[in-house]
Amino acid sequence: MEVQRVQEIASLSSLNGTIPKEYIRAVTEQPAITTIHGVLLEVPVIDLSLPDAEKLVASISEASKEWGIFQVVNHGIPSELISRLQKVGREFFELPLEEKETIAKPANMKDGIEGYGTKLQKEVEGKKGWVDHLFHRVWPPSVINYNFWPKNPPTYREINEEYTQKLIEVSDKLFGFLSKGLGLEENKMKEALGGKDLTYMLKINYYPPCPCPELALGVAPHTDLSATTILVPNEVQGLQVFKDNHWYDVAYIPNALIIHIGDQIEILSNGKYKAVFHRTTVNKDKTRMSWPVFLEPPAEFEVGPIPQLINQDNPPKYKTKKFKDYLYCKLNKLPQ
Ligand SMILES: O=C(O)CCC(=O)C(=O)O
Ligand SMILES: [Fe+2]
Repeated sequence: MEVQRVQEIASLSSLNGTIPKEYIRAVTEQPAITTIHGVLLEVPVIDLSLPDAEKLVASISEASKEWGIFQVVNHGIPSELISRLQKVGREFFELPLEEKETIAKPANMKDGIEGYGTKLQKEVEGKKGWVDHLFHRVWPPSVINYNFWPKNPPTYREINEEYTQKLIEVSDKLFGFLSKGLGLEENKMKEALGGKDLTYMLKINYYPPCPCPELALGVAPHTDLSATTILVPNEVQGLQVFKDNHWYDVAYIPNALIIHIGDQIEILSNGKYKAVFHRTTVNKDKTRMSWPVFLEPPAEFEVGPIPQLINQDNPPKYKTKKFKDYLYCKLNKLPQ
């Protein structure tokens, strides 16, 4: 069965200010009702160029315990590189549908999740998200399948490879700080996630304009399955975080990287660091896009609370099991 792309649905003149009913969320989820309007949530902003490493460790671990999300500035990725990354991503989504479909993700999830696609997880109560995406691994070289990378625009590959290298530098720094924040050696956390085999998976989210943004959602509420996610959005507001029982818009800071703590870091820190519960809203007139990179352990790698963090007073709160088993439960909405 052909999947209909949201980008296509959004362009139908027959919509006439409405959206198909499978995009209308339950009342308890509708942004109009569940968002605290007019308040921008100021999640912690961390200046990575500060020379005081101890301070960075303290502020990053504090943010990861309290919020599970923070933004980093002066991270070393040039803003012009971020602009080029965004330009080639946008150009891919602006190609004719038939061309995008040449790298569509396989119809059956067991054949992989890379490629151009529309639905990722089993949808709750048959509701759909107002978003299309492209998914492909960017690191390490042994797991890259260039068949799922756009051939057009022709500079897509080179720019994404350049961005990935810079992102690895930033992520290695962050892992060091996060590790020290738990009282562990600098390299401990990355090792507990697969070390040099840690996988970097890029997703580009494409949220077309939506005639009824107050009734729909882009990505439904979730925590990321990844260890951590490093994301740049475009300038259109849309990311929301759940705090004190309500949803808040996260303030957009140009060229900042948004860091999400995901499930795997929550697990290996035995719950000290919290995976952030988040979702996205869509816009009536503008296309929102975002570029999360999910940092994940290899499929066969076992993840569990780091042994040094476990003692009589701190029994393990999570199972130790293969990442692919965590993945299976998450995708099928089964208990971990
Ligand atoms: O678009 C965003 O800002 C967040 C997207 C997201 O949460 C996801 O793709 O997992
Ligand atoms: Fe997410």
